[in-house]
Amino acid sequence: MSKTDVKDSEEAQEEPFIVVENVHKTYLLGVEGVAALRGVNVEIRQGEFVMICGTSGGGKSTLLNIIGTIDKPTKGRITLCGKQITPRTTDDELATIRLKHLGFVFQTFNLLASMTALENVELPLTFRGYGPKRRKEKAKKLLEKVQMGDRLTHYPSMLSGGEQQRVTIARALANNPGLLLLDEPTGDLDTLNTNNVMKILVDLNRKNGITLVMVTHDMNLISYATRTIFVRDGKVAYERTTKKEERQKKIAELEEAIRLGHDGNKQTDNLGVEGQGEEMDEDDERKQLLMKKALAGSHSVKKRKKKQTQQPTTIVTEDGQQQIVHSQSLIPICSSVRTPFDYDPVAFCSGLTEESMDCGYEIIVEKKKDKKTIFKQFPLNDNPYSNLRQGSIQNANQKILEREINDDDDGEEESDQNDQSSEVSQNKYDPKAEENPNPASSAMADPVEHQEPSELISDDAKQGE
Ligand SMILES: Nc1ncnc2c1ncn2[C@@H]1O[C@H](COP(=O)(O)OP(=O)(O)OP(=O)(O)O)[C@@H](O)[C@H]1O
Repeated sequence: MSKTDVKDSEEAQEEPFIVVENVHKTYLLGVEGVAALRGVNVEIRQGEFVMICGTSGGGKSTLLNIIGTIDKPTKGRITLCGKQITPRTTDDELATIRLKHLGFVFQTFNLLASMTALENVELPLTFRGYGPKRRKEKAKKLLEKVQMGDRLTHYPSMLSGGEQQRVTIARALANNPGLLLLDEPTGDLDTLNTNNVMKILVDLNRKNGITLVMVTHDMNLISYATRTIFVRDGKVAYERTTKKEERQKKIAELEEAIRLGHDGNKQTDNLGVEGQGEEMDEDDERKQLLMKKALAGSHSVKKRKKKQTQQPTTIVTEDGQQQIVHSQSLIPICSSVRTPFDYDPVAFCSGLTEESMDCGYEIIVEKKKDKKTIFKQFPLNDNPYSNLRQGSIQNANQKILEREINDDDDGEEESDQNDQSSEVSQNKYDPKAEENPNPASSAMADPVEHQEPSELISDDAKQGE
């Protein structure tokens, strides 16, 4: 079941490609059983784009995981690429099927934090025995396919949610899968990013003939699918086939929305983030997107808005030169960088400025007591913050955010943070302690959960003082 020559999913093959027959799944919780699926029958043909919708807890993800052989049915049968999967199919056999034929995309991007976008996409190719040169070339092409060709050396923490999801899609395509399984791939994305991701998915389905099965809660998306399966209480409640004209219209609207978005005609959103007016280049657009995301995702909207109105800041570079930086251009980006200081409005922020993006540097900015701002720049590939475990960073951010919310008095806040900044400089960064190739598991079991953000700062940051 490798990628086929099907040109349009509306011409999906008649032969069922995935057959789910009377599948039951019961999870054992202690002595009790939780019936997640209770006799599901589904057939999916090659070249279809099927969405799975339904009530929360209805069994959507369980069904997707069983189709993807991540989970085994308690009872019933799956046929996938002509091979029957039963409760007796061995893990090795399942792993081989997954490696050869399936691609997965989840709501949480599951990219490895210590690897660049390119390296993340190269990873499955390594498992398939590609040599370094071929691997890089292919990974680059895949990233270009998802419009991420200009972010090859970015670490996940430097990418917006939509960009991370596009890297995940590129990675999922590395094995030339015939079937892409997606669990809420747009669940964490705003409208613009959702549009971009949906356009990529629709193209993969229509132009490359990849079969897609996608779980979503978003009923706005179902017209992109050729068919939607509604799951309730562990059973298929009903199915809906999208009319060809409806789908074409929806895709045409999507393409138009993306075109308008890229032209910069939709510049004001309901969060009050104003656009630049007429023409925006790609970087402006990216910053605005990040700003919108930062405001949407933060409890401290008021403070962020206040910061947004700040005047340009004079910063002093390490060689003593003065530079003017529009703090506006730093703030949205620092929230995407996810350093331990993301939410700290005064003491530290970190980000990519317009200039730093051009020259490939990430900049750590520190505001001092006397309001002078000093910054230190790290090459994108050699930023000690990139090696911080994602779990630690998130926890650190959370702590700062909580402190910020609890701290209503700006004056007190500033002095607190100034105290903190001097405390910070006494701590050392220990890359070994922080290195962890599996950010997903680190986020779950984080041994430094109670560590203060200041403990995560490198010695390098001190040099800016
Ligand atoms: N590993 C597990 N152990 C025990 N129960 C589970 C497990 N995974 C899922 N369940 C239960 O099975 C049922 C179906 O879960 P599932 O995640 O498939 O639902 P869903 O439709 O995807 O829900 P949601 O839309 O909220 O993500 C739920 O009652 C859930 O609590």
